Amino acid sequence: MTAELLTIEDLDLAYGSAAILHGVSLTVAPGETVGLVGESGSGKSSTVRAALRLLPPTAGVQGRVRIGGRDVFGANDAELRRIRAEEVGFIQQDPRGALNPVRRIGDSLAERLVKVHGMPRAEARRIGVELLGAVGITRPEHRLRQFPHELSGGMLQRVVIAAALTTRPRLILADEATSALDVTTQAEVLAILRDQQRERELGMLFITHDLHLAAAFCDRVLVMLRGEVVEELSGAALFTGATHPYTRSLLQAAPELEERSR
Ligand SMILES: Nc1ncnc2c1ncn2[C@@H]1O[C@H](COP(=O)(O)OP(=O)(O)OP(=O)(O)O)[C@@H](O)[C@H]1O
Repeated sequence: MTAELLTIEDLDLAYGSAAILHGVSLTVAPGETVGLVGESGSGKSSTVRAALRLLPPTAGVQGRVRIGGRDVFGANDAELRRIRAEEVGFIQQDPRGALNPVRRIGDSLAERLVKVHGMPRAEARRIGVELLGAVGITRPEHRLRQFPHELSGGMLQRVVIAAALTTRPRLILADEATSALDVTTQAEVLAILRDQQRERELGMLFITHDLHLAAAFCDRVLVMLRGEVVEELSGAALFTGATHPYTRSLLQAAPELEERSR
């Protein structure tokens, strides 16, 4: 019996004759943040989407994935819905794409609790208010009545994080979750994720193209090149311990911190 929250073993993905992933393996344990870095097109998003079985039917996938000890590829549709709803919070780059533009924030937040868990609406609303407060949103009762277009990008990404936490998942899959935010908002949103992680022992798989961020935020970092994991380093050793030529070239191309804050 494994304690890992996420285990991906020998994951292969192809679209027809185009091979996208080759033998990707990784694990995420409770309380751990694992980074996934690599240039655009290296297969980071595909790895996460394959693990959640969120790929189009044309995708040919092989390998094994367990989330919270449950077999994802062997699951039937009902089991798969339960795994996604109960075990995983999925946060993507674009918060506007993640929220229904014509629904109030409160309804989007309550949806999974009411629909999947059969929770009474008033109770779901109470949890919504509590979570919005936890992710640093002031006047949460007021925000619940607003629509996505009334909130800034940084606010909305906090709402998406709150939505990802509603069902108390143990695993967070974050795909460029803070990339669209300005530096200050990014730091605030990362601090919220870190707090929530400490409080709940969340495991996080954190996809980013930002190597400085990966080094600072992740316990371990996996480097992907053309659909393969080519190197694994601790976050602390990312900039000093890399031996693979590809990792070294990525690090050399990473903009300096002072350039980024300009
Ligand atoms: N539905 C699809 N059909 C065919 N090829 C696809 C499909 N989705 C993704 N790909 C290809 O898979 C490869 C990996 O893409 P993926 O989005 O996983 O990379 P990534 O590392 O996450 O890149 P980015 O940082 O740009 O998001 C790319 O070459 C992409 O063109």
